[in-house]
Amino acid sequence: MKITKLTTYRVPPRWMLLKIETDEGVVGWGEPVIEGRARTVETAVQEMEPFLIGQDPARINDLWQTMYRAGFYRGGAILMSAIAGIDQALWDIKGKVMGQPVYELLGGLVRDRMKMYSWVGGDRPSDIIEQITTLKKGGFDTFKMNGTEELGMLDTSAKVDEAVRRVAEIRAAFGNTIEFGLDFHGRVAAPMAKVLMRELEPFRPLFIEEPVLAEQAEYYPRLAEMTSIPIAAGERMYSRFEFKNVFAAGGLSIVQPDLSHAGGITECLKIAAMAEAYDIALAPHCPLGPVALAACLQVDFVSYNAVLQEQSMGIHYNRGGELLDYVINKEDFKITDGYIKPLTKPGLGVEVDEERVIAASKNAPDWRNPVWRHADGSVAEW
Ligand SMILES: O=C(O)C(=O)C[C@@H](O)[C@H](O)CO
Ligand SMILES: [Mg+2]
Repeated sequence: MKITKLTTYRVPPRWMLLKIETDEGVVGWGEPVIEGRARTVETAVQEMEPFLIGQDPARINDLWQTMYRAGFYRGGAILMSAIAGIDQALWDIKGKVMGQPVYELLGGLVRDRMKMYSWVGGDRPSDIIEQITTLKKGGFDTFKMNGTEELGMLDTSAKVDEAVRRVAEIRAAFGNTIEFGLDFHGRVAAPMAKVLMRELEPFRPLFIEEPVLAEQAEYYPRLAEMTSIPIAAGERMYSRFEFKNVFAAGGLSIVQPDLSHAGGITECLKIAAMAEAYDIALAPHCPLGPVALAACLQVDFVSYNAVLQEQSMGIHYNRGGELLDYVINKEDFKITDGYIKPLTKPGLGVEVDEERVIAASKNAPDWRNPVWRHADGSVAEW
């Protein structure tokens, strides 16, 4: 079998889907994208196409290593996202050729269902109690929200109290009938991370995500020394070569690689296995589309340390497109009592509605995250 064509489709709300065709008619789908840089990743995929055309899609490991190593420069958000989407599509092809879901090709199920969580609250966390109440009726009991709005490197007690009040209200409303992670989203600098984490400790958030920016990962062990709240991170790290230093330094309790940013299934499987060796839980990051989520689930169902899976249904980014808009087998993505069952169809387990994708790609927006500013006019971490 040979790869004959790669086609990228940028689609609302902010995703990009990749179709890889072969000379035997088997087609694989991937989701190579960096939110806000879809066109850049699209170009990176197109630059890899001349190498891939004519290759045997079954040789995923060789294609992965060659895409990673043969260009001399390697790693980073753009190249690893391009490789990620191509890798996902190659595993989709392999599964379809073998007539098996990817998890069967990776040694079979390690669990019968996977725990999911849902975002609440939006960019500027609000209406959280109402949103949790609604989603709780739908069976979710685990949530994630932004921990703060923009925050200065040094900020006021009022800002700290505002963040703590929001969390106190959640616990007052729901007690321990729900769990919630707080995403600091890189908005919090190290000086304020210590203050916030100390004040939030009594409310026992399930985890605090990106307590500081990924480039400040040396703070994870120091923060972990001062708090019992599990520290989670990973969406802005792109290969096992980045994660190895973080794992070895300690402090990380939950690793959150993004299957569409960190090299795809081939790489995230390795990251998951490395994390397990350090007793670190796996909770893949996935605020993206259905192909990315399907790839996450294929890794979750073969990874013992997988504990939680993010999904983007109802997320505040999905304006103009929702998770299942481009999926034919919507019923397979049903979440019951906060859990999802394995995707059992061959390949990634998602049947892409190609007509819908092509139609939607005709007017795909160039999504960009907002640029926030502090009161003094300096740019704020979003
Ligand atoms: O889902 C998360 O954990 C996020 O932090 C969302 C962020 O990754 C946005 O997708 C960036 O555009
Ligand atoms: Mg996050």
